[in-house]
Amino acid sequence: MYFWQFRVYQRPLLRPLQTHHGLWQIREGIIIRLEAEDGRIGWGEIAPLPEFGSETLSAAILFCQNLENPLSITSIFSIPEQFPACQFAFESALEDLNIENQSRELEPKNYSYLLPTGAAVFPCLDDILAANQTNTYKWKIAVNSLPQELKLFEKLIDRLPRKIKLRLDANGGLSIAESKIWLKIADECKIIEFIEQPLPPSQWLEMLQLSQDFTTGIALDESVANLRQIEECYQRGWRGIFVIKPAITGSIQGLRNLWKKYPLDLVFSSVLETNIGRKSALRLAQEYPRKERALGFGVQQWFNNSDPDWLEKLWTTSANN
Ligand SMILES: O=C(O)CCC(=O)C1=CC=C[C@@H](O)[C@@H]1C(=O)O
Ligand SMILES: [Mg+2]
Repeated sequence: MYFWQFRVYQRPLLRPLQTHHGLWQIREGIIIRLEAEDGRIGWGEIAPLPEFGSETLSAAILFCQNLENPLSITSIFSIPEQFPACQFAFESALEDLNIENQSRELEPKNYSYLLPTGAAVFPCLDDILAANQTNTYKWKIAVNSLPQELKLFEKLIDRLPRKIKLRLDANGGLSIAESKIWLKIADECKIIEFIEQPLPPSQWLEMLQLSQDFTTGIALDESVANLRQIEECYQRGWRGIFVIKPAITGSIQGLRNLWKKYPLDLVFSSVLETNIGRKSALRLAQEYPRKERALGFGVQQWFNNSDPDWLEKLWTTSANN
């Protein structure tokens, strides 16, 4: 049995993230602390992303307030799939408890760098490229108008070295006609690794058709936000890329079982979680046998690290909930 505690947190993003979903300025979530009878401690993070279909923060808080304490292993693995961020957090805290030595941080070259959206990329691009930490970058599209973004894109690829791979993420904000324009350009310019979620999840069949009409890869993200959706898309014929955000996908064991059951082409991606959730998600990503895709966990920091004691302060200052 495991006694556990939780604390709700809010952390401002170092650089607000502008996407088709809107402007994201503050990451909020819940840190959980599991304690075994022999005193071992395991940490986990509930990092909801409701616009991708996970539970909301308030639903996760209510879930935690009603969850038994102490917890049994059975109750951890019985967390309903309607709470995927909670499933991830409690299973990763249990694994964290049993980890002998923490997995080593990967080299920066293994990560994809999330570039600032739109024209905001240009003032800092030279510094980002000079740091030369990775050759995979991601840039958000479907935020400005298509003509504006095509102009910015031309300017961007003129400034990028030829060897790099660029991922374009539309967050489901393009029309079919706009998707075809981007895919045609991508097929011609050859530096686009994939276009992520060009259409909304409701237009899954149209994305399947696009994946057959163009050579540039299409990656589903919002369409495959949890285990059930991943399996359903594969069974309905999707053989393209699956962007996996472990922190909201649900059971860690369930995800392992899925990639052993189907030959999935996975790209692991962050939900801008704190280092607690990041550590568990990256530990899982390092178990995944295929290594050809850079990890969407950003070489850059999502948070201002000038407050390294944020967790300790959270635990001592906020009320025990
Ligand atoms: O996947 C990455 O390279 C970084 C993470 C990332 O792009 C995202 C994180 C969280 C919400 C989304 O707007 C966005 C995504 O759509 O993938
Ligand atoms: Mg995405």
